[in-house]
Amino acid sequence: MDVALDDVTVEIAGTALVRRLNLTVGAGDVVGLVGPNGSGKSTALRCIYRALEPTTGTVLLDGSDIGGLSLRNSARAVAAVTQDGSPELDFTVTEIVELGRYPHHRGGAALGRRERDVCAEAMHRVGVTHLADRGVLSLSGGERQRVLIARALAQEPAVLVLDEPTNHLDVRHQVELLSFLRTCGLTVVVALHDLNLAAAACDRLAVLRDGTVADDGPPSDVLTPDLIDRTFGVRPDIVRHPVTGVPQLVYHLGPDEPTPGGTHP
Ligand SMILES: Nc1ncnc2c1ncn2[C@@H]1O[C@H](COP(=O)(O)OP(=O)(O)OP(=O)(O)O)[C@@H](O)[C@H]1O
Repeated sequence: MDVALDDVTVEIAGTALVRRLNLTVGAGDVVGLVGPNGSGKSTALRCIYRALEPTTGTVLLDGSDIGGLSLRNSARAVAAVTQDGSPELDFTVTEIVELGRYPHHRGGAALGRRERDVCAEAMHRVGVTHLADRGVLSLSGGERQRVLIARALAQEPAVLVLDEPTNHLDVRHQVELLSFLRTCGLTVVVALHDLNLAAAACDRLAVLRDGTVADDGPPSDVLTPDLIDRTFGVRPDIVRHPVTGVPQLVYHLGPDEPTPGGTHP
């Protein structure tokens, strides 16, 4: 299923949070939103998972206006892992993941065998099976984040929207999550601050500045020292990943930077 934001503007109290934003994500593609704090990444994602309605412009799923779908039907197509999705009640991990089945389920009937299998598979994919009976409030930040990803997968969406999903994850789980996003076959739109992870994981990067897409293309076209400087006000060196060839950024920390031998000058 493909997703498009067509000339989307979101205004709140007379201020445009995103303006005239255009983005297309082909079926099965992984597209990263990158950009400075406050550039509109979360706002754009909220329009896709319908936490916000564009003031003008349209979000399209396979060419149809998402606003024409019932919320239940759009939740069958689009799942989100958000920055503010942490549960406040101490449900068990299994109960939280089973909430992902809600858009597919009528009434309060118990989940059937297939539904429970979908949830078990989702927990397995993000490595939280061993936490199944734990109260979610007792989990670490990274464990909780993986539970929320499992809940999104249990939704069996065609489109997965993730807002900074690597927050709280240790490096192994960051790598596992981004490898999974590359191979899951879903249409993925993901906001990421780590440009090296974004370059490794995404087919394309859309660079947001001041609420609109300023650049859009494959990581090797987009991640240039000039663009990083223009966008973030820092000028890294760009090296190539020795195996994949994707660009990787090396930052300079200034006069106190450690020397190669590991001691400060
Ligand atoms: N409900 C709101 N009311 C007013 N302003 C808002 C609201 N939500 C977001 N903003 C503002 O809109 C701008 C874009 O915010 P948004 O969260 O989309 O940026 P972001 O690129 O995701 O930032 P970050 O990288 O810090 O997560 C920011 O200046 C933010 O302060």
